[in-house]
Amino acid sequence: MILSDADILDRLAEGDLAIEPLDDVDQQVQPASVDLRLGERFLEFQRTNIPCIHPTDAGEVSEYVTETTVPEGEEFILHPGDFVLGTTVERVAIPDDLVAHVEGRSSLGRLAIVVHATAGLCDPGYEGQITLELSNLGTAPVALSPGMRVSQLTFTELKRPADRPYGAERGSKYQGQDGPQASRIGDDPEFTGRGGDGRDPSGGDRE
Ligand SMILES: Nc1ccn([C@H]2C[C@H](O)[C@@H](COP(=O)(O)OP(=O)(O)OP(=O)(O)O)O2)c(=O)n1
Repeated sequence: MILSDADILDRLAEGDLAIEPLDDVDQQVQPASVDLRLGERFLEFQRTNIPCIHPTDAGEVSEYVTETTVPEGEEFILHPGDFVLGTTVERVAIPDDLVAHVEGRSSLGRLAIVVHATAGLCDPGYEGQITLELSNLGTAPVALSPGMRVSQLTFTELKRPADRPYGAERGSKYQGQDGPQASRIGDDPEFTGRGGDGRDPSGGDRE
């Protein structure tokens, strides 16, 4: 079941679902979603001197992305074909019995701006800002303004709460993220040889 505006407000009042700051409830809470605003920080991908991104080499991240801050009142121009990581202003906390979906807004979709390339799910238990995968699929540059409503979140109730929600206990790598975060795929257990809970399967990190 997808939560309606009344359900969302109830869950916010109960306190287990959090979206902060929610500065303009009337404007941001939509009939079955909550609009989220574009933050000031962006991660841009380098085009020069990068022969290839090795996603599994976590050490390389700072070599292929640079962070730019665009204060409210200024604009970030997203050119056709560009791909940058942005962030929501709001931090969210998703309770164990909900899953949230990151969606675009129709008004920006009509300008060919998309807010995620493939990752549209916020897990039960997730807490933090949301990293937006911003692209311009159109043919004209589009000016994005930090503070503008850029994305919307919908909430779906799970049949049963997650047994192992997203979070430190399962070694979730984006838990608590602040601002746009580059891929940490190199931290995946398949590449580090550590278990899904972040522990060394040999027991070498136990006290
Ligand atoms: N556009 C998005 C989508 C998700 N997330 C956050 C909320 C999710 O709960 C978390 C992890 O998302 P995924 O499970 O899709 O990502 P991974 O599988 O790569 O991460 P992990 O291995 O930590 O589960 O990232 C985000 O910030 N921005």
